[in-house]
Amino acid sequence: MFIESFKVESPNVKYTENEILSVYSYETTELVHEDREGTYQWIVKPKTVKYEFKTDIHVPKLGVMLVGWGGNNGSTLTAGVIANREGISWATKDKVQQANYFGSLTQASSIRVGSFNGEEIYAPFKSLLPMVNPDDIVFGGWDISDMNLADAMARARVLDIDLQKQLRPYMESMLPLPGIYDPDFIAANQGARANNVIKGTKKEQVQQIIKDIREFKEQNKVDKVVVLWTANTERYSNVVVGLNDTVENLLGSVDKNEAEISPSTLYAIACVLENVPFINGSPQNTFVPGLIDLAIRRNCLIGGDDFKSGQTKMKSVLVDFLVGAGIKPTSIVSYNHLGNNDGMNLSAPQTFRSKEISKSNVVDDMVSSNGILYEPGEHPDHVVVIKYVPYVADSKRAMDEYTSEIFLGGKNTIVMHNTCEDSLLAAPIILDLVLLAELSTRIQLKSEAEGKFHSFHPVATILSYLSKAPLVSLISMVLSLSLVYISCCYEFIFAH
Ligand SMILES: NC(=O)c1ccc[n+]([C@@H]2O[C@H](COP(=O)([O-])OP(=O)(O)OC[C@H]3O[C@@H](n4cnc5c(N)ncnc54)[C@H](O)[C@@H]3O)[C@@H](O)[C@H]2O)c1
Ligand SMILES: O=P([O-])([O-])O[C@@H]1[C@@H](O)[C@H](O)[C@@H](O)[C@H](O)[C@@H]1O
Repeated sequence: MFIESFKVESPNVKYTENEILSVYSYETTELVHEDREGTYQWIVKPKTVKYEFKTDIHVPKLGVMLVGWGGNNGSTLTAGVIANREGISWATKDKVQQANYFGSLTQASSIRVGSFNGEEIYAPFKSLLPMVNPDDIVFGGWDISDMNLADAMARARVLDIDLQKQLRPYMESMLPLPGIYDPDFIAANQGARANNVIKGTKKEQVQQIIKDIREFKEQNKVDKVVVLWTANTERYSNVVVGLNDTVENLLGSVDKNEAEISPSTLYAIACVLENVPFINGSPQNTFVPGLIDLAIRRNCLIGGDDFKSGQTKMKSVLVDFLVGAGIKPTSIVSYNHLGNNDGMNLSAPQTFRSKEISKSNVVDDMVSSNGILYEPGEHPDHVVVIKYVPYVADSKRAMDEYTSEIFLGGKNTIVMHNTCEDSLLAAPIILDLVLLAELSTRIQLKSEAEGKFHSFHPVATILSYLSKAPLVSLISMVLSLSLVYISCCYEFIFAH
């Protein structure tokens, strides 16, 4: 049975006028490597850590500023939220389609909340904690192309025409702010659309972005802003001692107008200086060491990298299953072709390399988790191929072959063809990223060993599930904490 909402009655949960207060005993382990009767042994000891959480229940009016707003993802997400908010339906060749949020974890997934009279009971994921309603989000952002969002939606060729016609009045007045453009970081073929750019030095560009954020917040009367990069994939920035390895060197490099500081890092600097969460939906190394340190110093949420939307989501699920089942993937050939502007940008070697890294490294943790299947340093042959084929537009065609070793020298080969409508898969993920980022900034926690409440670590590992190349902090505990928190709320309801 499915229920729409529930209230928790538990000695570990207290609702006040402003907060949900909860206590959670996190059952974990600690390991020691000690001499036992003359031989060193790994000793695993159970460990219970008691946490207290405080969640501010006041849901803000949220502004979402997208870098690359006029792109396929940005225009599709904006269109989708308007279609849901307005309850738009439209004719397709198959049926009358209603707007929905399929593909969004927060809006379209459910959780088991227990059983009633022997029947399993489920509730919406979004009923776990007070979250922003997507209908209330105000969108804005930047694009190096000045095209309004209605025309950008048409350019993207993602949505049905009858839907586009109904959305056009809502979107044609939406104009992206000029963006920071540096042709050295994206494919040369993007130059043709770069007619909406911020002039000046890198420092002046950062200052303009900060000004844009402040004006957007004021003009739209939003309480909070989250910025998300869904602009083109950039080439990696060189990480150089003295250039971007520390906060001082990074900010000094901006002052000196150093060419190697990328547009995405400039947007991120502006956001962190303005204490606005910044999420990177692309694979480039926006978060150079100096930027990460700046975010930590200012306790400003940063997260990413590279939305995990279709082919790679399937890859991570399948390889995790195979390795978990004791089957040894030995060859992964991951090919796709697509015909959207992202694909055109990725046709350049330097931007493709950024994507190749994120699409390849997604299985590294799974492989290193099983020392029975893999020797230290051993990993599957892994090839990533992306080809630009304009005709298929946003309808990416992914073809994967997974070859694995099985019992007694046997081999197993799985071949998959996966038509990934890139933007229709990515847009709900973008929504989840901004909603979860906003939610996590309303959560304070402290362990029994800590004297005062604090926020999650600025490097938002809670967003890892939605990213190909999760940005994690050295304090890997954050990830377990984030997962703990979700299970904690879940736990209050059912295990106490
Ligand atoms: N399934 C997916 O679509 C998916 C999954 C993972 C990652 N991504 C990444 O998301 C990003 C966007 O994908 P898309 O399909 O919307 O691409 P797109 O090319 O349609 O949109 C990118 C937009 O960013 C703009 N832009 C480029 N550089 C900019 C800058 N410096 N400042 C402001 N605007 C800038 C472009 O003009 C364009 O409108 C790409 O980096 C892609 O690799 C997409
Ligand atoms: O579907 P997925 O692998 O998660 O991610 C996609 C890639 O397969 C595709 O090649 C690329 O163009 C998109 O930007 C996106 O990264």
